Amino acid sequence: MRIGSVKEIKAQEYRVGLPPAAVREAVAHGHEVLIEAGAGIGAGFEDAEYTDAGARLVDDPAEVFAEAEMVVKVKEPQPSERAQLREGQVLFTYLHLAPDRPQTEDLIASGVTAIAYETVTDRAGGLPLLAPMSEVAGRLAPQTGAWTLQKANGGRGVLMGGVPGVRPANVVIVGGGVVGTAAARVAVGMGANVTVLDRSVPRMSYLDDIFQGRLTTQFSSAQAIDALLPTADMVIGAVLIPGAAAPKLVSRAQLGRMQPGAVLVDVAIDQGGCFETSRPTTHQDPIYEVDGIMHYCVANMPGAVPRTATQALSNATLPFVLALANKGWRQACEDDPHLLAGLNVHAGALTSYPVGRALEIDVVSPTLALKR
Ligand SMILES: NC(=O)C1=CN([C@@H]2O[C@H](COP(=O)(O)OP(=O)(O)OC[C@H]3O[C@@H](n4cnc5c(N)ncnc54)[C@H](O)[C@@H]3O)[C@@H](O)[C@H]2O)C=CC1
Ligand SMILES: CC(=O)C(=O)O
Ligand SMILES: [Mg+2]
Repeated sequence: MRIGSVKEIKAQEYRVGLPPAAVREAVAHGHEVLIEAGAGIGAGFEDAEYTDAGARLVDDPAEVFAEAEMVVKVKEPQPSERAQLREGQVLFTYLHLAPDRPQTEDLIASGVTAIAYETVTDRAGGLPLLAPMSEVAGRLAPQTGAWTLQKANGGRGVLMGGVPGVRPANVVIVGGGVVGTAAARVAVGMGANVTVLDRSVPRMSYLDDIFQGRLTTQFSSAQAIDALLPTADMVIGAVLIPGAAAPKLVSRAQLGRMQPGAVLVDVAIDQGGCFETSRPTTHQDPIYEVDGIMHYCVANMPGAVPRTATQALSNATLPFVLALANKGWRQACEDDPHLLAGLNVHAGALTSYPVGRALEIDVVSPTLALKR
């Protein structure tokens, strides 16, 4: 198969879909790989490393979109990229369609076969292609939140770990999955007083077990969140209902119950955000204030550490890239229901029920789509 990857054009996104190590493996499996020149520079991968790995470099991304049978990216295709997708082509990347009607409509209109990293599943009920970036974003969340808490950035001037005689920051993490656990690990390490809320009792048992009393778990109800807001210095939004728009767990009115300069870090912003006042921001301009509360809502947080993040992402995607290339998307999805769970759009139809519900668009079942 002819596989292609381009330089990401989303603001301040320096990750790349295929690092040289992945190119080498694809080439070893007999595939041809086209890479836009400079695609890996932001993550520290030189063009020469790509040619050494067997890639053909092209200057114009349009050549990649025109020639590749499968395009492997990181971020959802931007409007100019969507215009170049076509029927019979596979797009393998993060999509986050539920909060994004324009992208969903463009992908359907293009006829492309779009497989979303974030809805591919595994046998344990996890999301193996979201998890590596959730590990990264989760670890970043307390770090960027701590920076936002600094007075000069609009925060209330509280140090995460406090100092002897002065209490540490109160950090509330809503959602104790991969992001929430990674965020808890760093926030606990920084010395903060951490509470994690989840609706899954087994998940809270797991957290209770691994953190050995260094954090508090609490069942996530509207009442529990409301009670924690007045003393929270930082609230990290880390909930997920796979494929669906994030539930709104803190309303604008509730900001009035918080301390001025407290910080909301909405990691779930890529699924629409779990705070009513969240809107996507960029690494260039990451924070804003609403009613005295600072918001950090960068939708591609791992883009801040592209070298680590590219390698972590590719470690997880490579087996699927190879399966798709070796067998073709249809056979690969027929053989692996977990990969089929990633199919969001095919041949002019939406194939994801959570996205269909969020956007009120008719859905063709993924199993039926395999036959189209
Ligand atoms: N902004 C960014 O750059 C990035 C964002 N993300 C996003 O972070 C979010 C979380 O991802 P993961 O941790 O991998 O998901 P996950 O599935 O591992 O964890 C989500 C957790 O939320 C819990 N949950 C669901 N509803 C809840 C509620 N009402 N209250 C409390 N907990 C609730 C679930 O029980 C689960 O434990 C997703 O939206 C994901 O797309 C992930 C990586 C990067
Ligand atoms: C998960 C995701 O959207 C990201 O890593 O940017
Ligand atoms: Mg994202």
